[in-house]
Amino acid sequence: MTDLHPVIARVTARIVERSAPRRRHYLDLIERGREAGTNRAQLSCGNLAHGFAASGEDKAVIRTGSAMNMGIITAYNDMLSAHQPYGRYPDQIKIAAREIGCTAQVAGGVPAMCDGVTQGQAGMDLSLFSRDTIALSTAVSLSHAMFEGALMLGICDKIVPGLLIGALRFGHLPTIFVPAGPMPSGLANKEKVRIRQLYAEGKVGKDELLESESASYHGAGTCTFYGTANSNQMMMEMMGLHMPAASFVHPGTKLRQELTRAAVHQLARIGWDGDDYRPLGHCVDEKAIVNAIIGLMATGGSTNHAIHLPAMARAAGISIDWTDFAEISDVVPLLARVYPNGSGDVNNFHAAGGISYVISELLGAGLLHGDILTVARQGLADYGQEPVLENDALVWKDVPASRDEAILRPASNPFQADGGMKLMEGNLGRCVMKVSAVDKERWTIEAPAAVFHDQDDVLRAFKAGELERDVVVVVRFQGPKANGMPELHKLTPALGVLQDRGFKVALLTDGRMSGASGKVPAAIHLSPEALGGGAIGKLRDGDMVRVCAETGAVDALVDAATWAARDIPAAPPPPYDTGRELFALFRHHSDLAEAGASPILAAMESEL
Ligand SMILES: O=C(O)[C@H](O)[C@@H](O)[C@H](O)[C@H](O)COP(=O)(O)O
Ligand code: SF4
Repeated sequence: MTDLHPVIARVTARIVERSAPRRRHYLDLIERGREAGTNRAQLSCGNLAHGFAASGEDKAVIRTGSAMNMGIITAYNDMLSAHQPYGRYPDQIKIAAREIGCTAQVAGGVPAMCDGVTQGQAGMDLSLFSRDTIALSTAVSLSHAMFEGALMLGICDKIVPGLLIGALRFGHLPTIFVPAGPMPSGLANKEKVRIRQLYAEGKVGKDELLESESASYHGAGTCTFYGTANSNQMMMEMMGLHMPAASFVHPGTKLRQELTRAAVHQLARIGWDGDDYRPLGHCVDEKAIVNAIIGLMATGGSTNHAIHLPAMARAAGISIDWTDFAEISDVVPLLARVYPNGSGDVNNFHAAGGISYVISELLGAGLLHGDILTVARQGLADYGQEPVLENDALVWKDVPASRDEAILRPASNPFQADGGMKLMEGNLGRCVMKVSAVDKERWTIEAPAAVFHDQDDVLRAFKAGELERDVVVVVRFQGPKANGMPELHKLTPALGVLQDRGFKVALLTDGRMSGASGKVPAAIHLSPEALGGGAIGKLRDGDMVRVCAETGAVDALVDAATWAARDIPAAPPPPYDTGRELFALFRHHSDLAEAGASPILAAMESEL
């Protein structure tokens, strides 16, 4: 085993030092939580009776408080394909709990937005803030103090971050995340994108497009591109919060069922009254957070985690920033090419050796903290094994080599020497660009700006032929304070058409893109945002803009006197429909994307 890479060690030490006061404050909270034993012993008879009144065959055990009562937080709904399998989980979990003399109750449900359904729609403006809404819902559920352990049922983009933020505020509880797995592969992603671009050019109709989309998204389970949802799963593995390599086993299989059962049995083993207490807040420490960043870089994960990871870290008293991401990206090689960073999907990735192989390779190369407190093993080394059924029994096996080097490579022969998440800074502010899905000759774009306040206006200009040139498409007033920071992934087909026609094209925005976005260079999460005075607000049509992932520059090439004299136009009116008006509170209190764009954490910290 190689010694830990000095940059990983240095960045980790810097995070520990930066976080020390808040982390101490957080660890004290956990100690108080454990001592106060916010479990049933503290409840009055009335509280307790209300808590088990409807618990049927579990009533007697819950009443005595003699064994762990597990709180299930479920993000089940049957509209979101990734969460549809969760419908049967509470019953499965209760059966598994009874097998070991424990009990389980659904402590609460949380909303789960599908960004694929809301992409390009008004609902997307609620997407980022649904994360904090989920965190609040998780806290409400666990606040009943009926539970000595928690199981989190959630997979998609904002759901895992929201569940973790909420659960960390009850970090004295042992907690395991329980995935449900991806849908089987459908239409290849590249073919899906080809049909989309033909539709954007008016060359195919809606019927053909819908046929293509529904051949891609065709069943129960997570979508098979490597976007934010599947990046969530990777991060849970890197932080040791799943049963090892539980992420990408298909729903409805015997192996999936046994992994869920194993998680329930393991949770009972790590309770506070045993000799192997593993509270969530001790598992999620600075090393685990750094492991999540490393996993993001090694697999080409979603840019959304440049926002969610800072928020998840803050919930555990840990402070990270984009400089930490950039320095880790510079030394962590890209070991996986999964769409949009390659042609294979997450099923191909798992079949090639998946996250187990990535963890083994990173540990072997000294690029991962192996000594973290996981929920299921002694450290992270055993997370390099994959689960299989042998004579119907669940066992874990080593993954000695990649089974497909077109998708998964060893650290000795990576796809790229670095992780491809670039930090960009200049007179326009600070932003990120994921280049693992962008051809190298497109990493530097210098072209006249075309400035928009709405993504639909971009598409109207495209359809009117007004963008047939080298162009930096600027979409502003898309930050958290302006309209909730939506993903602008609907622009990808049109910008892809312009790029395929030979134009130099880049996107520059204070908004977000999807984890499924790729191909077109996009400088995103630009901070400070336009609303409130960010420099992106000063740009005018025709200004030369330079976006360069090689040097990390993001600049308006406008003479200083002209630039200084520029004012920022009035923002569009705040959104007022689709419930967006209810989130004004969140828009008013959100902080920077780099800090996690979290109104609830910003407000919480203002009281410390
Ligand atoms: O960050 C993500 O991974 C996205 O939010 C993803 O969940 C989103 O739903 C995309 O819109 C799906 O991709 P398509 O829109 O290309 O189908
Ligand atoms: S991965 Fe994205 S598109 Fe697919 S179900 Fe989850 S949120 Fe929806």
